[in-house]
Amino acid sequence: MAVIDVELAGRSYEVRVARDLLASVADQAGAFLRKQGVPIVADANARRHWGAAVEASLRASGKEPRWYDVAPGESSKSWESLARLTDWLLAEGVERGDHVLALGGGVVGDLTGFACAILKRGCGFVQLPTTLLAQVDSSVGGKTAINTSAGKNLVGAFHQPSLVLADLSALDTLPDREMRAGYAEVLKYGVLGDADFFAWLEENGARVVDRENEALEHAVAESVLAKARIVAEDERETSGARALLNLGHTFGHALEAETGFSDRLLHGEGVALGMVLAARYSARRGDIGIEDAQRVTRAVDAAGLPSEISALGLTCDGRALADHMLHDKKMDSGTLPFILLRSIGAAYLAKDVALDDVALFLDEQLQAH
Ligand SMILES: NC(=O)c1ccc[n+]([C@@H]2O[C@H](COP(=O)([O-])OP(=O)(O)OC[C@H]3O[C@@H](n4cnc5c(N)ncnc54)[C@H](O)[C@@H]3O)[C@@H](O)[C@H]2O)c1
Ligand SMILES: O=C(O)C(=O)C[C@@H](O)[C@H](O)[C@H](O)COP(=O)(O)O
Ligand SMILES: [Zn+2]
Repeated sequence: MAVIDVELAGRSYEVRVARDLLASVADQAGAFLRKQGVPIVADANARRHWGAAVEASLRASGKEPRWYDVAPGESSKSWESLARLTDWLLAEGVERGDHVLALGGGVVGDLTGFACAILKRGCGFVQLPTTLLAQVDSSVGGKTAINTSAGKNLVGAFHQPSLVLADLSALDTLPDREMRAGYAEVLKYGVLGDADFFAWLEENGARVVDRENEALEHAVAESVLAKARIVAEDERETSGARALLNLGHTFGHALEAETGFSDRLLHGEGVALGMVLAARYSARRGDIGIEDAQRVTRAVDAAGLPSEISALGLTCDGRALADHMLHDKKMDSGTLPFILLRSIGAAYLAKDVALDDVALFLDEQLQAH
């Protein structure tokens, strides 16, 4: 088992990465389960596949699972879902000192984390991530949020979990498309900060997406380690270090908004396209050579992820995409910093990017090929 510490003053926690963690959840998370009833907020698909293992472990240790199902999909990160969930947690009598289990992908993790951030001004939660994306990214670092009609993750809180159990066996049942979407965030760690990891992924990415255990464990542990380091340095995204984790997201979130936060474009697919766009825009500015941008594109293509926005069938222009970016949380006094590349493995925050120029660049990209 790989164990990665997320070191935060007074709120440090472990991320455990191994197979079969859900089947021993009562032992793994026992220290946080102080009552007989255990509230579990579950993605309906994750529960269908893995609920029995969680249930058996809890019952064997004398606990009574109390299940709350969340409908799969991004639309569950909404005010309505949040209201229903908090009402349920209150009806269950969850107290500040209790812990809620979040079983599922980033949607359930972000929604449950936010509900726990505001329930009675804050109760505990344990992340049980069941998608690759949630294991390498969303379950770690304490960003929690819902979407609003204005855009992605616009209402939320920083609220750290007490423990993360990344059970690699859970990925056995994950659809291939979701596996590839999660891989985009893995690739992100290489592109933004670790050229050696990127090169390793160029060689071994197919083994990760194919769920070969050794490669998968290495990729998940390396990703979590990279994220844990950055979160420990800049928990609340104030110094600029954590903003680098947003590589590809300014473009990606705009594409997600334009496609209606739907199955048309998964978050990870938006990030993959966004990374390609960030690399191409960096090349256009002369920050990196075109060969580096092509290398990023090839790595995205090789994983079966989308790399051309012209293939999305969008009917909007570049200006409409740039307008979505006006809601980006990095917006500062009318300026939007962009995460661009100095090289593969060295992202930086560019504060001199004009959105008008980004709109023109996006027009070119929408028409390319
Ligand atoms: N908080 C953060 O730091 C952070 C980081 C990255 C992404 N996110 C957010 O995470 C969300 C995306 O998360 P996601 O990609 O995990 O999507 P998701 O939660 O929608 O899950 C993807 C799909 O997989 C299904 N599923 C989950 N586990 C399964 C399993 N083991 N077997 C079979 N099916 C399973 C779900 O039902 C769903 O259909 C987005 O809302 C994104 O904004 C947050
Ligand atoms: O943890 C972070 O910091 C990230 O930026 C991780 C991203 O992968 C994630 O999608 C995050 O939710 C985006 O953050 P946001 O602040 O742009 O909503
Ligand atoms: Zn993301």
